[in-house]
Amino acid sequence: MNKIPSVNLADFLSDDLAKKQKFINEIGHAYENIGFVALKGHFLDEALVTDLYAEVKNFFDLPVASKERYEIPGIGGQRGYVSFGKESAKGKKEGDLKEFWHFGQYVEDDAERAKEYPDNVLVDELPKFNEVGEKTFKMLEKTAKYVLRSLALYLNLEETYFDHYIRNGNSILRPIHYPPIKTAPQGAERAAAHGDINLITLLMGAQGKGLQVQNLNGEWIDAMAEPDEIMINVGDMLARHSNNKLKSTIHRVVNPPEELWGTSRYSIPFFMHPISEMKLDVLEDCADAAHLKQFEDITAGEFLEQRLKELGLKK
Ligand SMILES: O=C(O)CCC(=O)C(=O)O
Ligand SMILES: [Fe+2]
Repeated sequence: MNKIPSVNLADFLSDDLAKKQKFINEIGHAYENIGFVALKGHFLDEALVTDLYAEVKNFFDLPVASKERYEIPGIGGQRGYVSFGKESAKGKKEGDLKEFWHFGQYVEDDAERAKEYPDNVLVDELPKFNEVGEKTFKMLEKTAKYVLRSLALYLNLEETYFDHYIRNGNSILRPIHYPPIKTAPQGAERAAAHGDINLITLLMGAQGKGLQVQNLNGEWIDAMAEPDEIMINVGDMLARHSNNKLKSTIHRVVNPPEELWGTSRYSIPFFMHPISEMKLDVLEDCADAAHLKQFEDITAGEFLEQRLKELGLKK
């Protein structure tokens, strides 16, 4: 496969069962083959997206000293600001050429769960920043819920199998700024090749060139979305759970050609995580004599801890 398939969530939400099944087949096949789809029919409206980009740009335009006030020690970068060059891909020493922000879960009706997560960080200089972030978080979470329902059906599970695990889950929304490049990077990339940690990722901002995805033949292909599409890919947690039936595809953001070094890239992934107790053990239906169990049993919480250490965000 050398193109990212496009699917429409409206098909899954339709009363027409044939359309619903068509969506399930399309996304399931795409995730077995390339691990990515471009999705239309999500719950983000244009006005919200415009507001979000404006707020995100305003934030990254703040002086470095102001942004650093929002970098909170001891929480592995899980909320607030993470400064330029701090995160590196697993197995790579050079930091990625990016700075980012994390909005985390807005826990409802569960005081114990709320205590488990670090607080969201409020930006004093920008009165709308947090409100717009929260709204976007909720719309992407809702979109992700239906995508996971379609995947549950594809995997022969109850349609609502994931609902309980993602409600108040440890998801994060990460606006990223890749600043203009001033001198030739020595081995560093905007985002070095990596697989995502979580269940699925919903990515806003893949309209410009930059994002590349490695197909099953090991070739890098450009992944570009239409204006009304978001990219959605499988992360390592779902790959483990499905015994690699659904693929967590390696992807990267390449540095632009020198004539475009002066331009920033903004992208906004939403990493859908479950609650920490979810067992990622290989599903019964996904292992048999022809598909031996490829992964050790582990919980989502344990897996996340392990990976944050490998990314240099946690000691
Ligand atoms: O910036 C992008 O387009 C992709 C970012 C990404 O893959 C990530 O943050 O995991
Ligand atoms: Fe990624």
